[in-house]
Amino acid sequence: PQKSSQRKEKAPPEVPAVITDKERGTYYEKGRFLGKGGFAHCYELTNRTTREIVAGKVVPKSMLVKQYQRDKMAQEVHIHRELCHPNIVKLFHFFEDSLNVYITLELCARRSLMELHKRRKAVTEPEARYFTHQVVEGVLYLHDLKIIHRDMKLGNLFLNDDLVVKIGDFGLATTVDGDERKKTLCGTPNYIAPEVLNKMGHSFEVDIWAVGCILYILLFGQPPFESKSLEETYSRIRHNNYTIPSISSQPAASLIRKMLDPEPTRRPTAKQVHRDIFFKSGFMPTRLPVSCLTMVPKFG
Ligand SMILES: COc1cc(C(=O)NC2CCN(C)CC2)ccc1Nc1cc2c(cn1)c(C)nn2-c1cc(Cl)cc(CCC(N)=O)c1
Repeated sequence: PQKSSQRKEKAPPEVPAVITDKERGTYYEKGRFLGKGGFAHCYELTNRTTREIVAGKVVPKSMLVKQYQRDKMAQEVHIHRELCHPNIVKLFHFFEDSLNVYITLELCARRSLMELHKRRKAVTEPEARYFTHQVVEGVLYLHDLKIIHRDMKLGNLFLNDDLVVKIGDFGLATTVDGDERKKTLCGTPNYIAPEVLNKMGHSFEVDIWAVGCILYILLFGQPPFESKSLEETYSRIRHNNYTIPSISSQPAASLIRKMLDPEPTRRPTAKQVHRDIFFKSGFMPTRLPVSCLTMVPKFG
């Protein structure tokens, strides 16, 4: 028999055609379904007064029965609502009605790097430079605020109409006090670092590891530790068993090796990645045409 949460997850939430944020007296018209993740379903919501369209995450209260589930959601909102940066998805409001909890967020109309990756596989080095540089700017902002994202992955790297990258989904994020090493992580990051697998305590370096995986996928079209099974993947991560294709440029290979160092303290900080020669070793587009979502761009 299915676990109770799985059974409940199947039922889409009851969402009224007009959603009311009572506190602010704001009314949203529910638009098309955008997707789902965890307990949330996401819809386009149109503000009735301003006609602005936002991404609305809807979580049925029936899914937030256990205190730890409410606490996790409160932690996600508490961290995310304070953030303001061009490469971080903006969280606008958090409110509830009798049925659901709602979070309104910056709409990123071109979905995420996951869909671009599925369509293009490996992208050109200038595109990889362009996207990774923006991700690193966002990570630098978070780390300066003592926040670890802990679930950096292509599906959480959203794209707006100008193909600006925006880090979203702070469901696994946490704050660090002083030099503490985090001991627990409730959830399963996609690009999980070895120190998390070995439960050795982890910190900011786990985000650098994930950025290393993201740069690797953008350049070579598949994850560095990809395997048939999760156990095999975890074993390859533990043994740092990956190869960099010979087609790689030297600056790219060198930066990836540093970010995928099995020893967290040897990995570069976000600041050091931001200054790495890889970002100066070739053409860095200031913007990308939306044609990049489907085909190799012709740079002038
Ligand atoms: C117009 O903006 C979007 C469109 C679509 C889209 O076209 N989805 C289609 C809808 C139809 N079905 C059949 C295929 C996917 C998907 C996402 C959009 N934008 C969009 C979606 C957004 C956000 C910003 N902006 C944020 C922030 N959180 N979420 C969010 C939240 C959840 Cl719970 C689930 C998903 C889906 C997974 C994914 N990575 O797309 C996304």
